[in-house]
Amino acid sequence: MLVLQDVHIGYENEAIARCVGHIAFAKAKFIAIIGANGTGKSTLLRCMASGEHLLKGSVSLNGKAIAQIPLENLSKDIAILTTDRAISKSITVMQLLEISRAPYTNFLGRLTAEDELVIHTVVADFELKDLQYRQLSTLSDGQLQRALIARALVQQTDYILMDEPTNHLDIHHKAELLIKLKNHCKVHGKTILFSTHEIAMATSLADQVLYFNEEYIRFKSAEEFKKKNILQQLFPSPFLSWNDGQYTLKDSNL
Ligand SMILES: Nc1ncnc2c1ncn2[C@@H]1O[C@H](COP(=O)(O)OP(=O)(O)OP(=O)(O)O)[C@@H](O)[C@H]1O
Repeated sequence: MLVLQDVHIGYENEAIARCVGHIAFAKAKFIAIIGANGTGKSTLLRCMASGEHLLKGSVSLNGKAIAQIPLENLSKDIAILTTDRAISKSITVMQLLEISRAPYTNFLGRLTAEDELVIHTVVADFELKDLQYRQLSTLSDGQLQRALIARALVQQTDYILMDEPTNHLDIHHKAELLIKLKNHCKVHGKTILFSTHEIAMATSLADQVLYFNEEYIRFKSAEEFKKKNILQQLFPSPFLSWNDGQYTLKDSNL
């Protein structure tokens, strides 16, 4: 189980957000991370993936501090999709996915039948067949995003952390992606924690919500989160009113 315990995250000893007590992420859950710009969502995801930016408290996996787990073991437990796209674009989608099986292949990087099956299942599930032999440099922003998401999934980790996975996707692909990711959690027993500004879609699909409120990181079931209308507290705005995870625009400001 991945657990945050009295975590303070931040930079140069200055905390930007903290949690009180412990927050445990169970298996097979689809968990949205919600908060206003600059509240610490990306920082927390990086902290959960490596222990980076942890000022106090602990992030542990099955009782062991993340920072003490050797990288080659950790990469079989936790995968991360960041918003950083600084990767070599001269490889194909298939090569990207093959490299991402590195935690399981031998030092020659030779793929087994199982590695190939995992890759082909993700390619089929995430409709990458037509793109699999394209160079990353030739993909649109949205197509590249789908390839990077597939890269995180072929790592077959129990926990998959995704920083704004719906970035660059059109509305159809955003909905399709979130539904498929939720399905991936259910079918394969994985837990995905994803940050997003696609609040309506996220709160209607997520099982649980981790949210940032006035420098505190809190955790609730999606049902309770919506029932308590917490979005109104997170995004107080003269332009919006919130109800049951959905907003309406207040056009009286026009
Ligand atoms: N390398 C850094 N050094 C110092 N401060 C940083 C650094 N990276 C981010 N920050 C600050 O930490 C805070 C949290 O940033 P973070 O990127 O985690 O927010 P976020 O919730 O993901 O925001 P957004 O929704 O805008 O993507 C911000 O105030 C940001 O300016």
